[in-house]
Amino acid sequence: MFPELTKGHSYEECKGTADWLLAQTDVRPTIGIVCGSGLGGLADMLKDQVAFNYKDIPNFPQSTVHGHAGRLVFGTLKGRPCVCMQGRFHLYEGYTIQKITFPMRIFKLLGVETVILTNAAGGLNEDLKVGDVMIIKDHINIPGYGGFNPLVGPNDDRFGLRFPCMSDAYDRELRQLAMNVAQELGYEDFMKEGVYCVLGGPSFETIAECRMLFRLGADAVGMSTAPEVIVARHCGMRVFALSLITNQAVMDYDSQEKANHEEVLQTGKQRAEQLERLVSTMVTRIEHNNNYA
Ligand SMILES: O=P(O)(O)O[C@@H]1C[C@H](O)[C@@H](CO)O1
Ligand SMILES: Nc1nc2[nH]cnc2c(=O)[nH]1
Repeated sequence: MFPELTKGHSYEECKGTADWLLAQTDVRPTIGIVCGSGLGGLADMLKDQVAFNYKDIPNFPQSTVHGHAGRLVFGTLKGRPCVCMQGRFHLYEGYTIQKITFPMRIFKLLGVETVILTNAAGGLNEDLKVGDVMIIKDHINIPGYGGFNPLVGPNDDRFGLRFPCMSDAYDRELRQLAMNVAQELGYEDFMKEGVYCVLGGPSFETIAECRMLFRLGADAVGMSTAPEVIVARHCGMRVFALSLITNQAVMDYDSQEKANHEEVLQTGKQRAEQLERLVSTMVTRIEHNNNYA
């Protein structure tokens, strides 16, 4: 049944990839991190690294986007065992939505309990400035309205329920932890919270689209994260996600601004150090949990 929808990412294939990785390293990660565009420096924080190029990992897709190195890095962060995706996959690269979210199931089978996702996003809400960090409290999954949901196809109960709840997708305690850590580090001026909206990309939005998305309740717009969150929650991992606001979405027909990937990467560089400190401090304070769902 639906062979195309499970090809390359069935339970057995996910298990094969996870077991292959576990055989290559002694690190047993409980925290998984996904680096967004220009935010790959987060992986460099890991100590005693064991790193794999995606092309060498069985069943793994390849990164094709500038600013996504394409490495899976195991190591410890302030003593906590972690695994970090230095580069993620996007729908616009031509992969199926099941393929772009495959690494979340690998995380689960590696023993990951908590996933921290980062992304670059355009600010729709004028309260968000370039360089702000938006803790994601909820998402709007626009491709999902057209049937692009990573859980489409046969449900494998070994991963999770056929109809998983998403109203608690973004863990409240982890959001509070992020705010507390940000306050301690003196980052409160650029820490915000809001709703992330995912589109398929790769074109940036038109002015009319930006205006519509803001009216729908989105604070920031991007091209990733929500599908990964759906799969991570489906298999019972806790989720924390943040957007670095790398550009302000163009909402005004008189504006001369034009969204572009270079600006996205540049803003990532400017905030890299603070984001690394925020995430690494959070990691030291995340408690173990068993299959919290
Ligand atoms: O992987 P993320 O969501 O951080 O990447 C964003 C969306 C596009 O891939 C790219 C546009 O500049 O950045
Ligand atoms: N869709 C979208 N993705 C982004 N990633 C970084 N900035 C943007 C943006 O303005 N729109």
